[in-house]
Amino acid sequence: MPQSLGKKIRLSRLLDPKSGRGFCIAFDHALQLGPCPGLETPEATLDQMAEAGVDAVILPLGSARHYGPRLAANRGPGLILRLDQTTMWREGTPLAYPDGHTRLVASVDDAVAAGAEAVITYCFFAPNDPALETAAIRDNAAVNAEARAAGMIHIVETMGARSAKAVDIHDGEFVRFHVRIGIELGADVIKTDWPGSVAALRRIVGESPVPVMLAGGPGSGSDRGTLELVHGIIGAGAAGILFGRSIFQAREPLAVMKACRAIIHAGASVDEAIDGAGFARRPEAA
Ligand SMILES: O=C[C@H](O)COP(=O)(O)O
Repeated sequence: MPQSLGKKIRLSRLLDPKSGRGFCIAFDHALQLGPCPGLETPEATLDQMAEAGVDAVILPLGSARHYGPRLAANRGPGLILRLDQTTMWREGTPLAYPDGHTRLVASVDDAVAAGAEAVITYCFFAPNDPALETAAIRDNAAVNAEARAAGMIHIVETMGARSAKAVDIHDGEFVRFHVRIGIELGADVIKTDWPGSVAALRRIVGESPVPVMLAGGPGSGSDRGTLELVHGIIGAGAAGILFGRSIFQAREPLAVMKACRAIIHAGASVDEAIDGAGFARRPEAA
């Protein structure tokens, strides 16, 4: 099925059409975690993203309404609207539902009205209750149909449900399994977990007809560790990253953003990226 013009144009704003690479930041955590660290001054952080040349940012509807005008004022980054909410991530929050729940809280129409380049939805696999997986797949299929009609890019975030069955969410074969299902659900772009090794990621990317981007997780606490991970992801042939906490909770978020951009879009080594990013304190390995 040929890609619609709307999808083509929107995708070109997320991923450089020449290299196929993109540098995006997840900044939707308040919808899942409440007022988590790093979200205290969203407009200033969005300004830093624009300064660093971040291609697109994931925002929930509320943040898009309140802080989205910064994206217009700065002519970037592009907007990826988060359509679903989950209480699955419970670290440090008062929410205590069983894992794997998601529910749609915004629509493709909202994304069109907001001038978004893309919508993103979670698709969690292997929760304790199979009904949750069924609902997630149904919601993803419905969003995908709306996105097709609207020429909107649909990023499917396929992931293993956290703290559920005894599944290693970074197991390469497990990630490969749910990425393929995401592709078959019609994803234009996949966002997924690190599959444990560069070799496992290379295989997944090699098999995928759509760009594969990686989530960051809570981070190792080391900015150099974050940059080494980004370098490994790009080296494996992935389209880029959609990292959140390991960037906006970094000691020097702006410098980390600039260094990520250099690795993703300029082919820099980790040391070259650090040298050019203006760190006040040079990040060392953890
Ligand atoms: O959309 C939210 C992300 O999946 C979480 O991002 P992160 O794990 O890199 O903080």
